[in-house]
Amino acid sequence: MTDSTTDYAQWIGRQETTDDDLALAPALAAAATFDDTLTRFEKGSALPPLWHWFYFLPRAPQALLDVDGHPQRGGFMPPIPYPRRMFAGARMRFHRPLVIGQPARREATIRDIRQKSGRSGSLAFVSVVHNFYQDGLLCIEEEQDIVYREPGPAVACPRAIDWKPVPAGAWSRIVTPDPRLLFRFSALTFNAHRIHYDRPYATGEEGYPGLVVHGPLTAVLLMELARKHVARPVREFSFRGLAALFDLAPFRLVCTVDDGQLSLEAQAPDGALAMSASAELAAA
Ligand SMILES: C/C(=C\C(=O)SCCNC(=O)CCNC(=O)[C@H](O)C(C)(C)COP(=O)(O)OP(=O)(O)OC[C@H]1O[C@@H](n2cnc3c(N)ncnc32)[C@H](O)[C@@H]1OP(=O)(O)O)C(=O)O
Repeated sequence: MTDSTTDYAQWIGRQETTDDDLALAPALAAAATFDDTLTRFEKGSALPPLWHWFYFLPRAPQALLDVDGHPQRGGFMPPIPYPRRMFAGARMRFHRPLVIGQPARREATIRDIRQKSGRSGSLAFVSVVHNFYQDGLLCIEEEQDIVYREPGPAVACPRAIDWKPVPAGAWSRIVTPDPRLLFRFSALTFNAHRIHYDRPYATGEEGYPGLVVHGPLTAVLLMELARKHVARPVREFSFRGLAALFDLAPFRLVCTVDDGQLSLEAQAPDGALAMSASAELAAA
């Protein structure tokens, strides 16, 4: 990292605890966003996998937001000097579902900070562990990879091609990531990161060709595709974002199932693998 005066190691182990009542309203807003008109959500319902992201929202005062819209670094997150933050991936294990309408707690810990050299330039990865509890019981363990990227050349706009046919038996969906969907997801997660809604900032300051699709949004859409077809609970889920998706063209989700294992991917308009994910289902 270019700031040689800061000892980032002192951030490892830093913790933050957030309590939330798991109100019904965010689940209803999420159901609307993901066109789930069939599930009846009420107090006492289990939250679908990944919907915990719509709770435990950031609480930084407006005055403490950075220029990119995230809470200023140097508090819980280390003061990495690279300007472009991205959600790179996550791994999680679901022990029991969180239940709507009952208090819950999230304990976040900085696990690791690593400098890497990528094809796109210097990268600093911060891995953050989130443990979620309800009634004193561990419900979800999650480890997120947040990456900070040094300034670099503008990212090219992907050229749309015809996708390859979907494998036999796979489930698929074409998603049109328009600003209404991105706005609703930013609102659900109270995420003020400007790359998702402020086009002049996303293109002019961070060098993207359009608004950037949230990595967690793509992950939720993949999980929702699976949830539509599979009744068995998900035990484990992991994903890695490999190329950014933009609001400029539709992308495709594909899910195949093999003996309790789901393989999922989001394919960019140019056919590139934008997100790779896998899930393990609970025993039948
Ligand atoms: C919410 C939110 C923000 C967002 O949602 S941003 C939008 C969602 N995220 C993305 O679109 C990220 C898509 N991924 C990328 O653009 C690239 O993968 C990335 C992160 C820029 C890295 O690309 P590079 O080509 O520079 O990297 P390399 O493939 O050369 O790999 C270099 C080393 O880094 C490791 N690595 C690469 N990608 C990931 C990843 N996604 N997760 C973890 N690690 C990754 C790779 O393994 C190499 O490691 P070595 O140990 O082998 O050197 C919000 O801000 O809240």
